[in-house]
Amino acid sequence: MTQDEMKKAAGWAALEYVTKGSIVGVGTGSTVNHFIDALETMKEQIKGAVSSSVASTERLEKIGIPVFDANEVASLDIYVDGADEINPNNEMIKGGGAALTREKIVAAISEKFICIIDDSKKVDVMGQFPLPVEVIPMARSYVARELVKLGGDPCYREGCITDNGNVILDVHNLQITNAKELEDKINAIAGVVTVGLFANRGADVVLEGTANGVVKS
Ligand SMILES: O=C[C@H](O)[C@H](O)[C@H](O)COP(=O)(O)O
Repeated sequence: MTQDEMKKAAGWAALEYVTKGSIVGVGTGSTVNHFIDALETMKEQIKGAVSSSVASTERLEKIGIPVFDANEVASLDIYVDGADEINPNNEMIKGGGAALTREKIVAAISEKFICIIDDSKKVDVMGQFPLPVEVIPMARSYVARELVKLGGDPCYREGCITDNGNVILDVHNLQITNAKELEDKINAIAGVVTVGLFANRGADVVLEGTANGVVKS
């Protein structure tokens, strides 16, 4: 089974959590693209979606699923999204696709975070995947210096402008043993919009595509 087949299996398994008449929170990335394909089969039964990126919005609208502004909804039952790494506490690194800030907003207004992954994403300790940090452009150098003080090795993601007009620093060489504390510390640096650590708001359900089928935890 390929990684993409495992992503597809996880994406389709998330359909079980979609309730009739609801507005669904939709994440970003190659795994979520499979979920969007699956959601098409229910498009007459849902009101629509709140999306976490321009890319997902375009994909949803192309198949005829209405996309609502996050300001129009008070809360969502579920948010379905992928992850770059996830640890045994269901804390995640996200933002490999630069959508971390909008993802965090849609996750925050959702009751339940359904994380869909293939079997390469589970780790014991996060940090092998470089931690993305969205930064206001004028603060890039300052934030990079502060991240070095926290023990990381920040690298400017060349050519990447987020949907919010900001830049990304990818922080290498971290061993994230206290994800909640690190999330708070990085978010407190002036000029940081969001860090791609989802620890204070982790996943509620994990659907992992494996060679033996989808494992739920
Ligand atoms: O910014 C992107 C998101 O955080 C994605 O959810 C994450 O990068 C996982 O993406 P994929 O499903 O393509 O591995």
